[in-house]
Amino acid sequence: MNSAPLSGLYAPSLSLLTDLYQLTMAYGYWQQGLQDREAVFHLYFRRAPFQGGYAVAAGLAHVADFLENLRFSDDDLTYLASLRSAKGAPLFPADFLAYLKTMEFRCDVDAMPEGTVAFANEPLLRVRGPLLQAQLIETALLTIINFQTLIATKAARIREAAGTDTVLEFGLRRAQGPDGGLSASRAAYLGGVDATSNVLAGQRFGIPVKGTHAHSWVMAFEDEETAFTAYAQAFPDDSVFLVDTYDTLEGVRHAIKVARTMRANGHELGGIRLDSGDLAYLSREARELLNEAGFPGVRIVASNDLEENLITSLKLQGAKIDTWGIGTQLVTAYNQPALGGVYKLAALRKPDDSGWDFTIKLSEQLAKTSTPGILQVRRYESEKGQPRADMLYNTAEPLPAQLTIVDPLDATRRRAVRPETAFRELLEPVFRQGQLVQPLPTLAESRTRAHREVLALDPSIRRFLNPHTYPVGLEETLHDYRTRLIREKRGVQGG
Ligand SMILES: Nc1ncnc2c1ncn2[C@@H]1O[C@H](COP(=O)(O)OP(=O)(O)OP(=O)(O)O)[C@@H](O)[C@H]1O
Ligand SMILES: O=P(O)(O)OC[C@H]1O[C@H](OP(=O)(O)OP(=O)(O)O)[C@H](O)[C@@H]1O
Ligand SMILES: O=C(O)c1cccnc1
Repeated sequence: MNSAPLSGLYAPSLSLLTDLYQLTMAYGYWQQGLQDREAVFHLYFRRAPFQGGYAVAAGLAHVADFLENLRFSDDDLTYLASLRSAKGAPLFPADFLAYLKTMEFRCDVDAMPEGTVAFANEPLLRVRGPLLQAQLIETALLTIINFQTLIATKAARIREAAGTDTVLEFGLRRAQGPDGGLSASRAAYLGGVDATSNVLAGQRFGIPVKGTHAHSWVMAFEDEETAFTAYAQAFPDDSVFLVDTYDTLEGVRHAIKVARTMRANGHELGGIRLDSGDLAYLSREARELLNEAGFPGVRIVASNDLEENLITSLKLQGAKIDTWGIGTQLVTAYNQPALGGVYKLAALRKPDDSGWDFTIKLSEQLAKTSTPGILQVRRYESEKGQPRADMLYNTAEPLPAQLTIVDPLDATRRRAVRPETAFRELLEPVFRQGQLVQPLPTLAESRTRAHREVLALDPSIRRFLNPHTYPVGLEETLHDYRTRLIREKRGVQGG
């Protein structure tokens, strides 16, 4: 039991992919007869990762997969039946487990399609349905969306730095285990890399697979030239030689020598790879050697702990690098290893079914106080499709004719919306009554969306250093309601 097959990842019976407290709360709700009280939760993050100005939403396809397969198998229930309370009694009584056995997922889910650009405090996803179920799925939703959104965002930043150069993801060996590697490869592709070295990700998700060869290949032959010749024999039209095993520029000369033989036999060397040393200097020198030898088409691949800031710096230094191989920094999101996405209750149907109670989580910090309602995110865009401002509003209440967006952190900052401004509603129906409404976009389509949406952002929001804060606010009546609720909950009479 300690080595579940990898093929089970994202496949049936991940229903126990949760924290124990979700199940203990589920039992408690059931015992109190609250299991079917209609509830609304929102999933959002409070700060964009990497001190950046935006995030790229990712992971919804795996969330959908998880929810479609959410049912407790006999094995799951046997395990739950084996859990014991402090006094040794069963933690979960048999009649509750019998309830779980027949339970079918019935929630509505609305979400930003994968590849949508998202900002702090905007619901990426909204769940509406029976309290027990909407609560139970919290942990799985967060673990899937937090990680994939984080990695897709990192990839978008690397894409930004690389411009139109090719970017390859090489991270599997340094990833947070097999699933970390697999979902990172998917999210990195969604966020903008061109291919992965991860063959399982290629098979599972249809991502193009690419690669060069390791130092060990060179070390396995008596000399570098022999090693390159042997590789070219195996892959006459798909060779990229790693040239830095002994002396990088000597390595380039050996590559050129073998490339000449290849050309004489009707083949062209694809590229060389630099993996150490001063990549700006070495790439310029290598480019010159290759060009002088008549190989301007041989590409220069660079790897070695690269990330967006290094790529930017290398470009400023005049590096002649065509392809960036990125591993550790991308798949582990090295400089920010977690996205702090949260899942908060925002509405509960009144016990007599006469309407909604909107709920709020208070915090010492206003920024951490949640927003009540059944929220939608409306993105206002310029005529050219450039995002201008986002407005959160409560779909359970009528919208006033004149809309005003209020900054929740500084209510003096508000802007009136001109009625003719074009907008999109970002949360789209994904599940209704537990059923997928329509097939989700393919990974390739989500990747295209991510590319389009990131490029549509103003460069001031995309920049790495002190990016401009994109305006996200609350519709005025929602803001006023939230303020009243905060006062009420603090025991201060509003006025
Ligand atoms: N011109 C450059 N400007 C800034 N950083 C660079 C430049 N060239 C390389 N780097 C980066 O510097 C870091 C250290 O590279 P370097 O090759 O000197 O050390 P290393 O990785 O320990 O080398 P080796 O692989 O030979 O052990 C890497 O992240 C590399 O990408
Ligand atoms: O630096 P990263 O961004 O994580 O990219 C992946 C790294 O993995 C490989 O090194 P490794 O030493 O594992 O094997 P090698 O012999 O193929 O270089 C490769 O050469 C890269 O340097
Ligand atoms: O194909 C490559 O060059 C490669 C693959 C994985 C890790 N580093 C490099």
